[in-house]
Amino acid sequence: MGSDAASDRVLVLNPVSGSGDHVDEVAELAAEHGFAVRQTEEGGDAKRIARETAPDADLVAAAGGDGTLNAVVNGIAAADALATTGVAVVPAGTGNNFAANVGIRSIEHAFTVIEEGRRRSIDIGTANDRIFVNSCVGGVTAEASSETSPESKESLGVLAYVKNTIETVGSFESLPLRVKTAARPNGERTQAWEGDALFVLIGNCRRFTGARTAQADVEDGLLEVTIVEDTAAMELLGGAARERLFDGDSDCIVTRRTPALEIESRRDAVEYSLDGEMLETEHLHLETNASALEIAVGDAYEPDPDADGPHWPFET
Ligand SMILES: Nc1ncnc2c1ncn2[C@@H]1O[C@H](COP(=O)(O)OP(=O)(O)OP(=O)(O)O)[C@@H](O)[C@H]1O
Repeated sequence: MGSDAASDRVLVLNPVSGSGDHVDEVAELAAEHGFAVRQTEEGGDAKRIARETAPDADLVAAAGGDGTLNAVVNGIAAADALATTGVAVVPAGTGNNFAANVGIRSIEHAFTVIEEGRRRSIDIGTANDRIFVNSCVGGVTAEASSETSPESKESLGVLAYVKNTIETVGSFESLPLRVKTAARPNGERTQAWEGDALFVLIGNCRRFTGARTAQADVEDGLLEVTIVEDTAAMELLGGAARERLFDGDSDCIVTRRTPALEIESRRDAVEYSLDGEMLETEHLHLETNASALEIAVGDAYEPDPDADGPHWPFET
């Protein structure tokens, strides 16, 4: 499979994402819609293929989960082609959080969206020298992530990792962090937070608390930051209290909206998950790159998910 000739439309196909039974359907639909299909053979391939093909392609589609999309966007950025190459997402992963957040329901629906859907320019996040599209999560260990069952991942997405970690709280270490959020143009000043965190959750397209929707505003040039303080450990153990926590109705939650932030560990390196791909570092600089990615979106996608109500975070 695959072609070496330059093509306007390229589809990067991860054959092992999700349950791994999507290959034939994706390859068939991709060919029908004029895509040159390039299948990955090992980790790292998706980024490399995107980097090599992006300069000559109008559109690069990522068929896989959030990790595949992350790799494709990082590859296009490495080719310095984000301004000229659009992206499409074909959901064939376990969680498909990003696809759901931009209104794409299924593999077949993704191709309808490619042909007929709106194109939006959305923000991307950068974490040190890497890009994330959906979220950056610290405090959820790689082990917790790999132990999370596909069923749990499907219904809860990233929160499944959080839940899983909470349920194995005995082996869990809190993170002594210093977090500094940047000033905003509207006059909000730089804010600092220092303490022990259970989790630090940064959403670009994804939100974690106080949510009527799991989709964050991804065109506002801001990241949504949620810090779950360690004092929440006891609260997290009770089911009802846990629900309150993720409704944002808890004293142990710090929420901020910011274009940039610094997270510094006061002890060892911290493991962060960028759209499910791991990064270990003591110091993380995060910022948004506003309107940097052109993407095909489904009808259910809301440019401003808070348009009909109060804006996140909802606390006073
Ligand atoms: N051909 C391949 N063989 C083995 N691993 C691969 C291959 N292609 C990609 N990978 C690995 O797959 C991972 C990405 O998987 P991805 O996140 O897209 O799917 P998922 O984990 O099933 O879904 P989700 O992230 O939505 O839960 C990357 O870590 C990458 O290294």
